[in-house]
Amino acid sequence: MIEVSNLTKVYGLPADAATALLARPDDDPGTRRAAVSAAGGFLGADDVGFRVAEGEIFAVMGLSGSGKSTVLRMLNRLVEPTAGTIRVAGHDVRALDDAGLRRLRNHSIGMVFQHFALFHHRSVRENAAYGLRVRGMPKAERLARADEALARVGLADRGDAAPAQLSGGQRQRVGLARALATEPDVLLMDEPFSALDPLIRREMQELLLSLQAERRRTIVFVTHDLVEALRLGTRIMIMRDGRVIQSGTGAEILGDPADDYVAAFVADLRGNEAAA
Ligand SMILES: Nc1ncnc2c1ncn2[C@@H]1O[C@H](COP(=O)(O)OP(=O)(O)OP(=O)(O)O)[C@@H](O)[C@H]1O
Repeated sequence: MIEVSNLTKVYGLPADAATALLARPDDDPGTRRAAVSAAGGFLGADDVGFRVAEGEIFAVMGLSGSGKSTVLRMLNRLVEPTAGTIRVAGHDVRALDDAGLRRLRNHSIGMVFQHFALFHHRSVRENAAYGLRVRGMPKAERLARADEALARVGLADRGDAAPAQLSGGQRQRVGLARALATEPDVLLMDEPFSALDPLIRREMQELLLSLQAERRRTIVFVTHDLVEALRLGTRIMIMRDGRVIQSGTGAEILGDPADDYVAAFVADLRGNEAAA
């Protein structure tokens, strides 16, 4: 469903200058990073590649600043890639013109963020229907679809409420309902539960897994928390300094960490388990 190769993002430099810096084949990653910085840019993602099969939850994990959001946002070109190829649901994403890109975002790729921008003057139902409205679906139909999506996330009776009347966890449910209502091929989730209290966060993780059990969606899920990545991810990709350090199942990562960086996450996790 998703196929990415050599995906690279240089922030802060004109495209031709960035491309010239990337075209030096003998540079190792450290040299490339330093050369981009010396030129006044920043290498946000460097030569990233991965594949996500239909129905998988692919967790992208790493410390703050490791390039997770950059990679996620290049998948629908909210961040414009500097180099590399991206295929999502059969589309060559980098080749799309503006109209094609709009269609991709409105029909094939849904997104859920950490801080979801709900419209405060509109009801929860209208908020959940927003993606369908953008698509031009008639009002009665989109509100009915929004109600179905709200029921799936446990907010069947809150459609008439205003967002301000909901808790933080319920607001994230509305964000999820909005993404689900459009029935996208791919769901991109950028730390969607990170701002929530631990118990609510756990509830949301369980909700996501139960929605997956009902109907499998293809999800790319960004998190800085290895526990969350292990709980949700069919496979996990670990990033550092814009690069992929390790990809594999949870068992592979726990059993054979690729380097000290990954080993430190695993040791931290084991330490927390021992303390609990
Ligand atoms: N528009 C931008 N211009 C310049 N640098 C940027 C821009 N956006 C991100 N960066 C830098 O690129 C690096 C990767 O950022 P990114 O947001 O992808 O990391 P992340 O792993 O998602 O981190 P976080 O968990 O904090 O969101 C960071 O060092 C960030 O400062």
